[in-house]
Amino acid sequence: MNDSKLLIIFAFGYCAYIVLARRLSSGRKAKGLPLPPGPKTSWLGSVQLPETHQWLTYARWKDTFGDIIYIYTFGNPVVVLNSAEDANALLNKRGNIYSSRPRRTMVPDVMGWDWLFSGMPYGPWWKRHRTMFQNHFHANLSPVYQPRQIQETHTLLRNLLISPDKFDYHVRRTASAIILHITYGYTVADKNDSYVALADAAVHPLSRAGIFGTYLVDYIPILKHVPSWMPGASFKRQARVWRRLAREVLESQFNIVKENMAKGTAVSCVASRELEKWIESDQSADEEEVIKNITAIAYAAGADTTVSTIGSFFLAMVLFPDVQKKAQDEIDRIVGGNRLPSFGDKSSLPYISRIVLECLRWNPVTPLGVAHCLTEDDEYNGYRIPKGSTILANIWAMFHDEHVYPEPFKFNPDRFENQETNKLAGINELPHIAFGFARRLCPGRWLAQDSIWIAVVSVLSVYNISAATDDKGFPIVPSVEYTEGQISHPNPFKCRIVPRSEAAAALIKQTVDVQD
Ligand code: HEM
Repeated sequence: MNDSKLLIIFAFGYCAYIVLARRLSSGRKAKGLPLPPGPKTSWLGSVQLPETHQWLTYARWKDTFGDIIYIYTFGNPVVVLNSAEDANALLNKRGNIYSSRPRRTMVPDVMGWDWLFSGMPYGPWWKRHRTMFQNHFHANLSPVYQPRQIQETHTLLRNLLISPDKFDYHVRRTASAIILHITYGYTVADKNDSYVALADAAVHPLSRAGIFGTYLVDYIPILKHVPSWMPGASFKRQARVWRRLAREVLESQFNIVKENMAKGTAVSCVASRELEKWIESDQSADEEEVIKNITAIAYAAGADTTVSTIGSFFLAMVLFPDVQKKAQDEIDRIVGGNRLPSFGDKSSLPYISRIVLECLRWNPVTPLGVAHCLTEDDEYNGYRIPKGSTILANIWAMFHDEHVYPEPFKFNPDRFENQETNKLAGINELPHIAFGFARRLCPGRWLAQDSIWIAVVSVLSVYNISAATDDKGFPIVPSVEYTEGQISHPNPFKCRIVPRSEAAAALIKQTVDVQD
């Protein structure tokens, strides 16, 4: 915690301290069973939490405290789960009491993202959002969205031909284009799209703020009332800008769809289909709000996550050329060199599907998942877990447990090859928990997996990916380092992306003729 933050605590002085002290004592008082072990709370009521990459510290704390860690900081009970077994036993099997979200201040109140249903507590309002969202993204609807996923992936292939060094940008454009077309019927420009720029500027700060412990105001909600000019209140000055962006993301495309519907020019999309039903119903303000919220969250929750996984794919291909070669051999055997792959090839390309799984495991997109909240006192393995605890599933630690995933840092798609043998040995479980748990399980996972699969197979069918080289021709081997935040990406790295042959380049160019 920096000095300015401390200054704020003292500025709010005695009154806040009394409240804290009271909550602090109630947090520590043991009623029967002990609390799980964890770091000591200081006299000020805080615990020195890591500023970045918390999942790595929590994984290291396993050696000291074990798989379940209890942290009590500024009146907030937090339980970190480091093992998949415990996460499954609590979050999945006791989903009736572990499916809410902790009350936060920074993201919903200060930054203005109160419309994200991913942050809403368990209850009827959240359920209404979730049900409507799922109606548009369940597994049976995948074939409806696949043509668009193919089309945007072909644009990715063409863009990589023009400026391979900007692969990161092209991947982002592709993921955004798929989601924005599905939700708003919006066609993203091949480059420099203004809405994508706006949405990214809005979503970027969200990832950092989404991690518990980043902003003091999450621990001490009263701090949201400090005047913006006060020293240490820079979070409020920044949030003023972020708030405006969050509103624009929520409103702008939605309003355009409404206008287009009035003119009769709207493209069929999630927003238009829901609005049509709404127009024919009693047109309640509530229902319109739900439609607006669920369409806007698709971008906020779905674009960056998909981008991160595809980023891991490019990194893995640079570092593990044998995997790339094996994948290309499989593609060549099934697809041949005369056409690009499509979803119809999926069942014949099991190694590609395993690459997608390994991308999700190797460096999970949300290393600490999305925080859950416990709504009743609970007991587990001889410990008491108090009602109101924030539950953090350390997905990164679960995927890097060498007893479960041998050689966890190695990118090895073959680990998933024989699930029967794996099951008997109790290893290499499929990494479904990358998408979270039980009632909060990611409802966009079908769309996400298809977007990633078609990107992986299409890129590998026509491109070779290798390390970039320096002035002297030596390879620049990227390190496996990831950004901090709720959604973690590979740190920017360079790589070389070249067509596998002239025929491959010709195939890529041909795709322009089949655009709609
Ligand atoms: C690789 C891609 C993705 C990953 C790894 C991922 C992961 C996750 C995780 C870990 C959660 C939290 C689950 C929990 O609380 O236990 C989540 C929630 C969510 N995801 Fe995804 N996601 C991805 C893509 C998508 C896409 C493409 C969409 C939209 C089309 C989406 C929409 C959502 C929504 C709306 C929630 C909130 C669910 C709720 O709170 O009820 N996600 N995702």
